[in-house]
Amino acid sequence: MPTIRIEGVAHAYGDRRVLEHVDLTLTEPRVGIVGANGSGKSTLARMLNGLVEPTEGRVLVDGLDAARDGAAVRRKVGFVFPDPEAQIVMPTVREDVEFSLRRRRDLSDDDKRRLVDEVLERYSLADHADHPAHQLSSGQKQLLAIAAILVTRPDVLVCDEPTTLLDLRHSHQVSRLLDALDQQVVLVTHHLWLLEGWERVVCIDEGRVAADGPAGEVVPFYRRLMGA
Ligand SMILES: Nc1ncnc2c1ncn2[C@@H]1O[C@H](COP(=O)(O)OP(=O)(O)OP(=O)(O)O)[C@@H](O)[C@H]1O
Repeated sequence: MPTIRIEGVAHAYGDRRVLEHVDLTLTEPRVGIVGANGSGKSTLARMLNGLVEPTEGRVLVDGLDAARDGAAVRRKVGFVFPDPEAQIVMPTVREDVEFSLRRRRDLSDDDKRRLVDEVLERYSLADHADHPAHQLSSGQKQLLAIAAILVTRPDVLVCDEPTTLLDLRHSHQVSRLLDALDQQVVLVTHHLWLLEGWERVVCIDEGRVAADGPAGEVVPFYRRLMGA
């Protein structure tokens, strides 16, 4: 598994400090991040592939600095947003997945076609390959957004609330997809059932790490913190 080191990280948007003193080494295959609205989870997640740069400290992915070596880190770390509409850029399902491989000069057109066919098949999108991407259901759109990242074979998949817009059936589909991945997964979620049995969950409270341990300890801590 890759090693993600978050060293002395703080972040401020203007004058507003939203993360303080975050030190974490993440080596587990499955890492959950929980916390109240506005606690800083998305900011932390976005730092893992350089979408947000820390104002203090640094984030290293297998030794590469996510702020300084952004392009290299983004090749290693795929990022899934809560709203797949924000991530779908091409007219058809197949074109959207192909678009992710546009810069891969090391792959022939045949290789690319094979990789695209493979993910479309794996995520039940093959029958929709030539359909307009924006006509898919919300669940299928999220699967497409994830497929378009996974076709690049990242070492880490960071997902920021990927089931927020989905019904229970499609949430379970995404949950099964994440469970089946060989890659390291870092998942920000309010859907605590997704984290059942996970070896590492970090609870962020007002920009600081409030609890860190297996889901069996941290999820009950977070429920108590929220008075739930
Ligand atoms: N681009 C931005 N500019 C200014 N403030 C921001 C920006 N992004 C986030 N914030 C603020 O930073 C704080 C932390 O936001 P963040 O999105 O990291 O929290 P979160 O824990 O992911 O919240 P949620 O569960 O609601 O998604 C919030 O108060 C938010 O309003």
